[in-house]
Amino acid sequence: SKIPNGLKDIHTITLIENIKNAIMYNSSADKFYLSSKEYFDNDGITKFQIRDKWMCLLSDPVIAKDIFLRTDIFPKLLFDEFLPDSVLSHHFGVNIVHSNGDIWKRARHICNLAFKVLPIHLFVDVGFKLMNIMETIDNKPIDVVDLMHRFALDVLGKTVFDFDFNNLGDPKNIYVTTYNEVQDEVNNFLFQILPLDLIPYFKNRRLGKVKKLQKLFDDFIKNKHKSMAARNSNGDLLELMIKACDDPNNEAFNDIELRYNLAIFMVAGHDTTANALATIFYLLAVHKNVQQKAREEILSVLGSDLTPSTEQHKALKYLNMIINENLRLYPPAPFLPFRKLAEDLKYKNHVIPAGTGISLFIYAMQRSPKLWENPEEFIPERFENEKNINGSYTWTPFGAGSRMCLGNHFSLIEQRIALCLILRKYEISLPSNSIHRNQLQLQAFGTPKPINLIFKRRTE
Ligand code: HEM
Repeated sequence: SKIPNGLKDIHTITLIENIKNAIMYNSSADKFYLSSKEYFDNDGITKFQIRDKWMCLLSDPVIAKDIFLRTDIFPKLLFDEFLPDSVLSHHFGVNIVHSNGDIWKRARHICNLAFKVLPIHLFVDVGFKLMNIMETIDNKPIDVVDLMHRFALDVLGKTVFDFDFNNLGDPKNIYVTTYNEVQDEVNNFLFQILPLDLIPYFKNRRLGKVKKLQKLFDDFIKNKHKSMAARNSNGDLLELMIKACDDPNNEAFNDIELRYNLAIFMVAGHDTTANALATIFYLLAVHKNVQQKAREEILSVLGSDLTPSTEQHKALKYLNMIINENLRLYPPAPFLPFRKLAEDLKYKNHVIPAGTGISLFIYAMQRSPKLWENPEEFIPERFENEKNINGSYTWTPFGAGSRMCLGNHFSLIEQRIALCLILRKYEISLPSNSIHRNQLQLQAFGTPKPINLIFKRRTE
């Protein structure tokens, strides 16, 4: 459709480019950034069209701050409005990530309760299970992307739903295969930019997969109702969500809303952490000196303890710098969920009209040569300076403000536990024929292509 005047001078990523990115690179953040790097680096803004709607993608920390703090001007763009009757709207509906106003407040309030005290012993249990599996692999290259997804999904299931997906023990189980099939559809950007779902064959096939997963989630919720009626209380998130439904003073979450929230927690709560761990192991394999220094810190802080206590989490200073630097280079959520501009917005010499879709390209901002010295290099030491974390909205892997990621501590604790367990026991290296030997390759959005690494048992 016609370009509004205020958007005219903003670089356009054409439909053809978007289709090419989707088909050739699955819209992965690295290729997407490279294809328009000069515009992200210099102007901090690009635009493209999805169907007939204009979307702006920003990489400027000044506007980032406003997006995070002015939720009145930047409310979330809802799937029902943006892509009605799509796989996305059927699968995710309205949930804690994709909602505004009172609906969001209520969801956040309920979920906050569940995340206040984290069941660390469960993280550790699953961590030991991971170590048992690694014992059996010994010295053969193993894909850490797959392994970390299995680990993170089991952690999420146990802690958030009190359910054992057993993806570490049985990677081909029905939950995981059904979930992955839907995730492949969700990640297919081609179906967002083109109205391919109008073709009944595609639509039925894609929605069929979503329905199959929804049935599993519905059974999940039904079983939870049953076990709660039998007074087997565990205090997990799903239980808290259901209890809130029974409270006459609170507006109810019905079973459909519960299911939408389960769907978003599955992605938000495990794909992100799994990708973060996979890219960290890659970076440590490539930067052996950093790996050795991290290991020395772990051994000195933890002594003979295998996993960190609450105080020890903070004392792992160098490890935390590595974690932060990894989240800068490979933000697991490279694109912030879209907002819909509530009023006209002036940005530099542009006027973005109300109604435009707005997202922050976190990946581009965190690699901008204007904001970071040697942005492409892995330098954990840059996070010795705390200012890089909370000062100027240049580093926002978890977002910021009232909509900031609810699971950031959850994820950081999970990452530290896995790193402590593995670094103590194994020396990690990248095989010389790796496809990643010059540069880590992403596969879709923030997910890396399989990364085979060698874990060699250390002799202490
Ligand atoms: C490295 C791991 C993670 C990263 C990088 C990450 C990143 C993000 C980002 C960028 C947002 C969007 C903020 C916005 O739209 O303004 C978000 C929101 C959210 N994340 Fe995470 N996340 C991670 C792990 C987790 C985990 C482990 C959970 C749950 C177990 C979780 C639950 C959520 C929820 C519920 C929201 C929505 C918050 C709201 O709108 O109130 N995330 N996360």
